[in-house]
Amino acid sequence: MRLSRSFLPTLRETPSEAQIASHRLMLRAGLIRQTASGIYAWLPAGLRVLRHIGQIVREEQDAIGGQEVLMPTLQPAELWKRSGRYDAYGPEMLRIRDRHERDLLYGPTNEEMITDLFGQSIRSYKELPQVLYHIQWKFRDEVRPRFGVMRGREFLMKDAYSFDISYEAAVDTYRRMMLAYLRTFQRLGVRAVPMVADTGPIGGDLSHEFLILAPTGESGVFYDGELETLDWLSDPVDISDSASLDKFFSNLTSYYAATDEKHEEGAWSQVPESRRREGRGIEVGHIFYFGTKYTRAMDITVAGPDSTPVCPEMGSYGIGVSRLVGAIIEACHDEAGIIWPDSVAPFKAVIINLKTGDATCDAFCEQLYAAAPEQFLYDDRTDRAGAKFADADLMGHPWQLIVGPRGAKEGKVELKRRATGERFELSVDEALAKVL
Ligand SMILES: Nc1ncnc2c1ncn2[C@@H]1O[C@H](COS(=O)(=O)NC(=O)[C@@H](N)CS)[C@@H](O)[C@H]1O
Repeated sequence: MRLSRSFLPTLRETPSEAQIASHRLMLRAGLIRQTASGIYAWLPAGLRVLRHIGQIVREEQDAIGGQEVLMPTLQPAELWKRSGRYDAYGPEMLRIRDRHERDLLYGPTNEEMITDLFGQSIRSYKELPQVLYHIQWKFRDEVRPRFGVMRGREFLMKDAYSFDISYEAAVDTYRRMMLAYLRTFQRLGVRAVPMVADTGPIGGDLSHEFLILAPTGESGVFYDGELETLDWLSDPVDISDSASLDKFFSNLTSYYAATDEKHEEGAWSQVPESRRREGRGIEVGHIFYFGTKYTRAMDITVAGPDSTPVCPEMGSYGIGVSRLVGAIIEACHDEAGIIWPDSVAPFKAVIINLKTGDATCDAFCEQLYAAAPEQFLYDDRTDRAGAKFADADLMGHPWQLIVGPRGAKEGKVELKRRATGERFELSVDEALAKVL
């Protein structure tokens, strides 16, 4: 994308309404704009990040047998009346009446809808397990939206729902999802630590939440630092084998990790001093096992092995896709701006032309840009160098390809790594090999 013709409105000054770094930087780097309290428009660069996160989430859901669907944002109230949550859910639910006076709602979550869709079609235990997920906008009328997309009212969530024939099978599914989450967050370039959690309005008695360490996190966290060193992408778990899943889960839960609500000083004292981590965490994912809470309430059964009707065992598994954009920035920024992990950055590199209008510089930059125009942001503006450098550091692309008149004459480009500040003098081919 050419910056001179893009809709990427960076701001010099810090917007007064933003209280935390990620909110400030998302506004200043031109990623979002607020349209109403807790509701945001995603501008081109911000939407690219959202899509990159969504793609990684999809791949890891598919890797454990998830099937992607897309359910509507608007739901009929009677679904929630069948489960008994219509009144219980409270003022967070946005209730809507259509022209025919029918009661609808803007879905805050989709347990009822997916259970109803499942029940219409799946008849036998032989068709289980089913893991169905979508990435869809949710609405929760938060009484105090704040911190930008971190606590919005309309937000993007991946929510998955599982159906199994037995408790044991449902526990295996829960553990597969645990592994998928650990791999997802690792690929996103952050470390989200799983901690035993409360189940709240979703229900059930087995739940973990995933927290990214950040000073602005809403939860107090205590955990064994060893958890941040484990490489889940190379962990040789056989997800089709219960014993292998059990070994993975036992190993994971052998490390101490608890939010302040669940913290136990006794167990904490067993963690070697050097490995104790304390701080604040941002919840970016939350998974639940809640058995037959919804299938029983909505009378959804399948024919069991002996043909008698059985209520499938369920779980639901959420990831805050839009919240993650803010959470990643909270974990990855410095005083100059955002430092995007390579996997989610809007663009792989920004090409900085230090002398727009100079024929040699322009030609050299066009040659670089032509290599991957969809992966590069080309700063072809006539602004002075200092302003371009400041914007490049603010927007946070992993690489900066800096082209000046001298280098262009010698066929050399200066490559800067945003995260470390490291600089390299390279030929076009060497630079492209490093960046793409
Ligand atoms: N107001 C909000 N703004 C942004 N993200 C949110 C908000 N509320 C929840 N989330 C994100 O959505 C994730 C899942 O939300 S949840 O309530 O914990 N779980 C569910 O709704 C279950 N139905 C999971 S399928 C949370 O971990 C959080 O990352």
